[in-house]
Amino acid sequence: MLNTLPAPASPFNEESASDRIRARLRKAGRMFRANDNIADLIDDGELDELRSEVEHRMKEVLGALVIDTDNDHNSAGTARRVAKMFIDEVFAGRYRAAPPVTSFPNVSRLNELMIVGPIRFRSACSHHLCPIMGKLWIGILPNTDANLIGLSKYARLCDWIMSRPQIQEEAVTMLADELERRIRPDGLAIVMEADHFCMRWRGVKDEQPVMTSSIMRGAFLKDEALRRDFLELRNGA
Ligand SMILES: Nc1nc2c(ncn2[C@@H]2O[C@H](COP(=O)(O)OP(=O)(O)OP(=O)(O)O)[C@@H](O)[C@H]2O)c(=O)[nH]1
Repeated sequence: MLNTLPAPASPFNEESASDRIRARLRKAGRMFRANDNIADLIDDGELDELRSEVEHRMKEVLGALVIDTDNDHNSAGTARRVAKMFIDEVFAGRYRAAPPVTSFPNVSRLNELMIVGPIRFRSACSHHLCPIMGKLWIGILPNTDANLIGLSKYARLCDWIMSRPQIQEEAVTMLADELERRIRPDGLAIVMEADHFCMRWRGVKDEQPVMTSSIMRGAFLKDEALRRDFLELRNGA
């Protein structure tokens, strides 16, 4: 006799929130890769629905891992916790709009190198969803006619971009694009160093390697002395 298992009871037999959001994204011709922000196509109340949907699916994953979430006091609330962690914390940069960024005119027409850092960040790799922990430095050669942004906003924008499943090469480019769009500097440099837990906790299980990526744009590409100043001052930061 065939051992047919009943389909798990699902509260999502109707169109789910993720179905609706996906349909909207496709209609708008938008990508929804792991590191894309989709906040503008999520309607009011849908984040609550998404949280419940992820909880339900996560409970199924735990079931597939043969963990008895009904009788294990430690994992009984895990599906709900993981859903909240993904949507409201570690991947919040996908579901939340960009933080408000105050800008003000460059009244003193500053056009000397400024460096912000180290800014600590937390992310996760798109491949295994393992943590990535790192720090970065941003070098800016401001444009005398463009606006400046508040110092704390560099860290806030960085957190917004890093709180998504990422690969480091794309994360550093995304951050550079976002900063260029907002402050239109004459030059922008970023150095990012990160520790990838997919190489520590699992896989090769090597404690040592740190991945370093850098981006140099505008004046930092053309002016070797400026580039050197940034790299030297960063070491002292
Ligand atoms: N280029 C790049 N690679 C990354 C990053 N984060 C993780 N990786 C690597 O991406 C690879 C994941 O793809 P696969 O090689 O298919 O995965 P795997 O077979 O589980 O690999 P192992 O980690 O070697 O066990 C691993 O080599 C990771 O170390 C990143 O930010 N950039």
